[in-house]
Amino acid sequence: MEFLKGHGTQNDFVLLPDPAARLDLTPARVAALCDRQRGIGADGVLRVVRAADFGVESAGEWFMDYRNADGSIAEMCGNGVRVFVRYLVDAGLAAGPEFVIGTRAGDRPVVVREDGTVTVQMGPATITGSSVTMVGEQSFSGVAVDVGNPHLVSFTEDDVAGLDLRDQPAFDGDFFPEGVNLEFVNALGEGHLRMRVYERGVGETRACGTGTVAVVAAAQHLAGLESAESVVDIPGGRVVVTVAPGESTLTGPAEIVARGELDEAWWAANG
Ligand SMILES: N[C@@H](CCC[C@H](N)C(=O)O)C(=O)O
Repeated sequence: MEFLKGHGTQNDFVLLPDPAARLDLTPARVAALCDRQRGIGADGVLRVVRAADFGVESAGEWFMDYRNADGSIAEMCGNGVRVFVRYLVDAGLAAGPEFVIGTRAGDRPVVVREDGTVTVQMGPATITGSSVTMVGEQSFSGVAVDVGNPHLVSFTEDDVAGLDLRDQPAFDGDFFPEGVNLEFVNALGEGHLRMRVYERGVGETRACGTGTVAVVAAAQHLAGLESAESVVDIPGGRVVVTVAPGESTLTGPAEIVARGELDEAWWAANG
């Protein structure tokens, strides 16, 4: 069984090419694959399936079946889409530079750029209210944003590098019954943000693409602007985000770093 390993701004993924959607991808197998000691190690799994064979409607041929490292399913992964696109293009499975990827959050048109970066049309980033989160004893107010998946964006004057994000920050489970991705942000200047994230179903990661869109949408909302463009620095690198009424884009790098064969006995034992 073929696998690949890739990352987008160091948000890393195991890719499983499974065009006919035949794999029995259980939560236990996803968690084992993502485990950094007993598996390959990753923040999530990207199963590459044909939309028609997976039984979903899409204008595109390929559907990204995304799973978090704990085995849970999430609607969307912005960094994952870029890595998914890089795989399809390198494997000759998509004729670039423009095509569409199906996701649980809907179709996502993409453009592969000459410098190797990928731009994803991320759909609407919708402000859904406000809530709070607690990192240890410290409370943060935040703007709730839906980018297909849920986010709470908290701006702070304190350097986010100083936050201890080893444990799950507390959040309002009534407001976010399906859980939430938590972003902590410093405004560095006009159109320049710095972010750390604690991802639902994963923990702290070095980047979250939907999270970067959420923080630019929250900044735009707080500034009372119609649209916004911003560079967002995350521990794993830098992306560029635009947000406008009903639409947003995410541009950043994507890399495939390895490929190999999963051991059949290991796969069977981890079912
Ligand atoms: N890393 C992703 C987001 C993955 C899903 C998220 N953990 C969730 O559960 O919603 C990204 O790059 O957007």
